[in-house]
Amino acid sequence: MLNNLLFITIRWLDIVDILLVSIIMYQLYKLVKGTVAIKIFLGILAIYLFWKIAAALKMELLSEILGQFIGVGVIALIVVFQQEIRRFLLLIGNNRIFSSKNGKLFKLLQVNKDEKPKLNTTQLINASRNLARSKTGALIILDLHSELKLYTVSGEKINAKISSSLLENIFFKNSPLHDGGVIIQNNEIKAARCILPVSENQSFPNHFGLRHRSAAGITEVSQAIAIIISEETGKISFSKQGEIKHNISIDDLEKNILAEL
Ligand SMILES: Nc1ncnc2c1ncn2[C@@H]1O[C@H](COP(=O)(O)OP(=O)(O)OP(=O)(O)O)[C@@H](O)[C@H]1O
Repeated sequence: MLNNLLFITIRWLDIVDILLVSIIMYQLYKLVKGTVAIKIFLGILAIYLFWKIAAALKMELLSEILGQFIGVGVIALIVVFQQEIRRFLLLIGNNRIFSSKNGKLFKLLQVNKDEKPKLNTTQLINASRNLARSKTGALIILDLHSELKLYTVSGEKINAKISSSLLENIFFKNSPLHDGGVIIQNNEIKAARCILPVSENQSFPNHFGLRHRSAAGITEVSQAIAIIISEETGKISFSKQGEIKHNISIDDLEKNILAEL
């Protein structure tokens, strides 16, 4: 056995292999960090490493049993990590060369991108300022990559140009549309009262309720960004990639939004 270990030759491709696996593992870890999935992830990782060690040491029976377990485990893995796999694939698809913001690939392939109407940030910022001042709870999702159709249909179709007064009206406490989130796409309020996925991130402070958690939930599973106005405190928060910047100024909100456009 010792002989076997001594005669292992390492090619430069092996080093690239190890490096790539480390990068993928780190990205996966970043995705599941702070969620319940991290415990399952570490458990599976431990079993996998144990299996590989058993196989390298030629412990036939143990590596056979663990191998069977890992084989079935792949299906269980896809089910358990459905959301994380989605986010991981989005992360890859969001690579600079593919991103429509950068547009290199589109130029290379001579694909004509449709000109989308520019987001009217002035109306959006005015609405956020007024909603915060009047402590009107609000959840606004900016679907910058047109990927939230599934969630848009869960609400009431609006299809109207963005305007500060319309947004304020929607979130007005007695309005029948004030519950849930508003989804904005291509400078249009697509729908209101949308039901969004709730984040399971356990690292959020306890005072974050469902409004904040569903903002984080939708930005976890998509490239959308979200604005949250707290009904309780009037504080403004911004969410991107499942993270929440809490209690930011209106100027910071504007900067954060502009950075995404
Ligand atoms: N799954 C969901 N998708 C979209 N909106 C939701 C969802 N669940 C709850 N909400 C919205 O969140 C509101 C409840 O907010 P809650 O008080 O629990 O959150 P919060 O984060 O503490 O916000 P606030 O500071 O405004 O109280 C509901 O009235 C509804 O409008």
